[in-house]
Amino acid sequence: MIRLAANLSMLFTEHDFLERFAAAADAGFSGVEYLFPYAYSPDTLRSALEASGLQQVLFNLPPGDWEAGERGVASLPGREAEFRDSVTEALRYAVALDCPRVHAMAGLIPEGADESTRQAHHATYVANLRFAAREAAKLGREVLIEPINTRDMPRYFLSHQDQAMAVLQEVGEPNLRLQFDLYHCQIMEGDLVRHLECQFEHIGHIQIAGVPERHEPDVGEVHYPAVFERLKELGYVDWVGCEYRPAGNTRAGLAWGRPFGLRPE
Ligand SMILES: O=C(O)C(=O)[C@H](O)CO
Ligand SMILES: [Mg+2]
Repeated sequence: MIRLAANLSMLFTEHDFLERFAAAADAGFSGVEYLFPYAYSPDTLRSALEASGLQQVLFNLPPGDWEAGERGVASLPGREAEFRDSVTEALRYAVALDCPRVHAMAGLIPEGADESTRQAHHATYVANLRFAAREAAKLGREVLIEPINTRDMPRYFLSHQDQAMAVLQEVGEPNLRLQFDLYHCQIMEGDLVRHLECQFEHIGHIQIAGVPERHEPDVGEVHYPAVFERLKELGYVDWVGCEYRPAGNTRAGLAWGRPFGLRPE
């Protein structure tokens, strides 16, 4: 059975953040994900989860200076100490919120980066992810990496599925897994079902959105019922994060999720 998690950084923005948990539960979601928990204490977030009966399924490591345009530090040479601290902080929240997985954003490569710069980013990325996975394993958690499309996030270091597969293999830690965002994969490569099939054993989390506008899954070029059917055949039992910007009111746009227990208004 597909289990749907509401991305509270994008959905239910009609409500203040802490009220989004109840709105998501009332709409039929059973889990939540969001970008970052760090603006709130673990106790505050745990109270919101307990009051709504929702499970925390994913969030991101501290990303560097997000407001300044940074998108993670995992591949950034010279920021290793900051990355290690971000792992410690993220795992502190993951344990407190009983969250099984955290996403380590790779970061951006400089404009006009040459091959030696890319190689330095790759080496830093592999070493940092190996550290993060080993720290997470001590606490029974997983670390995820996600290829992100370079139209939305120019110069993001991890952008294609084969690059992610090569990193997972090189790091070689079983709890370092793939965050498969179908929206990004459709934009960069397409061939979604075959990528799901080929990479299935490495997938720790899936995210969905309509393409190209990133609205509801039933708005755009991807026929998600076929994707969901293939996931069912493959025996996917982890979470599907609904990481999209509603075209209108969040609750009104949930009709696509009726087969999975969502309750549109
Ligand atoms: O951008 C995405 O799709 C993600 O899932 C990142 O975690 C947040 O930018
Ligand atoms: Mg995503």
